[in-house]
Amino acid sequence: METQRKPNTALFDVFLRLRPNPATDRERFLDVEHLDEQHEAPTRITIKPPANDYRKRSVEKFAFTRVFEEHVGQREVFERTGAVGLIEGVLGAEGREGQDGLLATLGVTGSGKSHTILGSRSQRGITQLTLDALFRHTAPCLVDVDSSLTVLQSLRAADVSEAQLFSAAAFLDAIYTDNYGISRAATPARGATPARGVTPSVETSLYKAIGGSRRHAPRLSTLPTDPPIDDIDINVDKTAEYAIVISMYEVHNDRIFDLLGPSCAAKGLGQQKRRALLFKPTELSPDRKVVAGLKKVVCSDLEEAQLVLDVGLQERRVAGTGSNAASSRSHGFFCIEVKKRLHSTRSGPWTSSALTIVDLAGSERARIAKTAGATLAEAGKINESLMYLGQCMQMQLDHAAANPGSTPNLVPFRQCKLTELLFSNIFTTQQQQQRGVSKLPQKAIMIVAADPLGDFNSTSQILRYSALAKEVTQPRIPSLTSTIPFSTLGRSHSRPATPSALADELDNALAELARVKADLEITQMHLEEETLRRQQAESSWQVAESRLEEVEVEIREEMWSEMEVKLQQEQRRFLAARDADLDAQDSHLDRKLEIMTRGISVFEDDKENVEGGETGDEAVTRKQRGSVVFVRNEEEEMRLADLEAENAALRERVANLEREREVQRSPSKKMRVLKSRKWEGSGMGLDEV
Ligand SMILES: Nc1ncnc2c1ncn2[C@@H]1O[C@H](COP(=O)(O)OP(=O)(O)OP(=O)(O)O)[C@@H](O)[C@H]1O
Repeated sequence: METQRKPNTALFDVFLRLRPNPATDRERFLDVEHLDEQHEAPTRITIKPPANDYRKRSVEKFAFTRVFEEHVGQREVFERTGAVGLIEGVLGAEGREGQDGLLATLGVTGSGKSHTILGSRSQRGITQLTLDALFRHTAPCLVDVDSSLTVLQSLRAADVSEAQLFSAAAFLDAIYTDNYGISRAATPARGATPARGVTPSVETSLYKAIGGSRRHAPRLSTLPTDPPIDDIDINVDKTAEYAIVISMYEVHNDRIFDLLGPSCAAKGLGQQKRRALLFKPTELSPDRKVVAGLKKVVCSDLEEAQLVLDVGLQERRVAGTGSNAASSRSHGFFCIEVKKRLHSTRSGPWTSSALTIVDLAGSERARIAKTAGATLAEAGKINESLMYLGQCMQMQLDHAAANPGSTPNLVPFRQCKLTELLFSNIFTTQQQQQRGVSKLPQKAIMIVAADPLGDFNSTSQILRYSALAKEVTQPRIPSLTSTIPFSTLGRSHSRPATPSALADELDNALAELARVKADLEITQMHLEEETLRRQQAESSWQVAESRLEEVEVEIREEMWSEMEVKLQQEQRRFLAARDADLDAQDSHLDRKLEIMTRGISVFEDDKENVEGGETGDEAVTRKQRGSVVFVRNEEEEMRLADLEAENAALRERVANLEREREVQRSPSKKMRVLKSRKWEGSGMGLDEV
């Protein structure tokens, strides 16, 4: 059994609303679990595949914040989903700014989304109930834009979305009186006289000038008032004054179109001529994306707001399909902006927070919806954007389960306009909020609509990605053969081979394929996230490694220079010792030589003098006059020979030492050099003796 619990730290509270279906010929596949008879609010449902399901799919259980069964009415849904809290959050507590809010419906086509959000001819939807609650409780604090142009201008100046702001009186006048002669005063819904004493002609002309007038359909004469909500209390900041501004747009084929702007239909232009708007940061809103260039209408009461809403809804794409006579072909966004400023500082700045109510188009299967041409292409885009929405919701829920309280990095909300509009500001604001730049939006409300007698495949697919928790009683491993229509395998089987049975099989196979594709894309997202983490880890590893190398080089260099210093010191010590040794030897030698030179007188030319005429006696006499008398006898001859030998040995040694100390010259060396020269050629005559 696979169980996946998702905690309540998700961005959404997810409610399931079941629509009543009077059909008696269909099998019910969805049951609500009533665990306890006294338990007022069921939260779990079980879906069982149809009895003829050849794939033998398992029974699945899903948990939601709350399940609203078929009998639950509009008011209970409004109250129990927490819409009241959302409104109070947008209004802001006393002395504080409001917080943005989002309420959206999701489901397959015909499951009751539009009914929940916009109601019917007799029943109001969440949008009308919200407007009622807002105007009912803020009435004493609302600014009067009809009597003061200054207020309207200050609201225009405070708007960051490059919007064109009009008063509702001017807007409605331009819409309904142009060419058709239906005056505001004559409209039963508005009473016999204009609501305000101020003629909005300038503003009306302004709206007409931008091509705003457009309506063929007469304005609503009666508006539903059920269910009443006058007993519901809403906290309002009594110290503030408010302005309520309405804007509407739709996302059609992944492009954004203003629903309160000029109507192409009225001008005889094709829908494709409509100018798409951009979702972007503006000069006054550089940190936040906004739908730029919308027409916005400042409403003074509920009636005006409902008429404006009706104008927008008439412009919204709706088409009859096999599943729904009035099927929404676009995702509708209804924005109720609450502008607030301190009552005492009337010229002070306006703060703004928005409650966005979204009626998503339903996912549909072409065969059931019997769509073709442009409607089929629209369905393709709708299904694609819902698949991306499913991915985002699933990833966000998974992330919230794994990392409570943190912002997911990789929710793929930029894949289409719908998810970008729904998520980009939530995630941007979360990141800005972590930096203290911005305030967090409120927890959003998602109402999943389902028809328990509707299409099992598409409903189960939506439940799978929107539920807060799911439980599968048996793991279901779709086999290849189970996803391929039997007919293509050429098997003989007991199934009737009627075209409708084959088409059913084909549909099932396609639904399974779509599910597997969605699973695959989610896995790819996870893979990308993991790859990114791995790359980050690898790059930090590389940084650490190169730092390590640098440190190693630094340490090596430091040790090397220390070693060099020590080596030089050792060298110097060694050389000094050697010099001292040599000096000692030199001085010993010098002393020896000195003694020897002092003790010996050399007669160099006795023979020559005798031969030159001096007699031997004269020579002896001359030598006797010298300090030393050199008498050559045998003993002396021997001693002289010894000395000569010793002298030769000493000279050789001196020459060796001289060579060794060639580089380092010291006084003693100089002396040795001089001496060796002296010995070799100074005329001391030892060589010749
Ligand atoms: N809770 C309900 N009570 C009574 N009728 C309902 C309820 N929910 C839906 N319906 C009816 O079911 C039909 C289809 O509902 P709706 O148009 O709201 O579906 P949807 O989900 O908006 O479809 P699509 O996505 O095609 O626009 C409508 O006729 C609507 O009045």
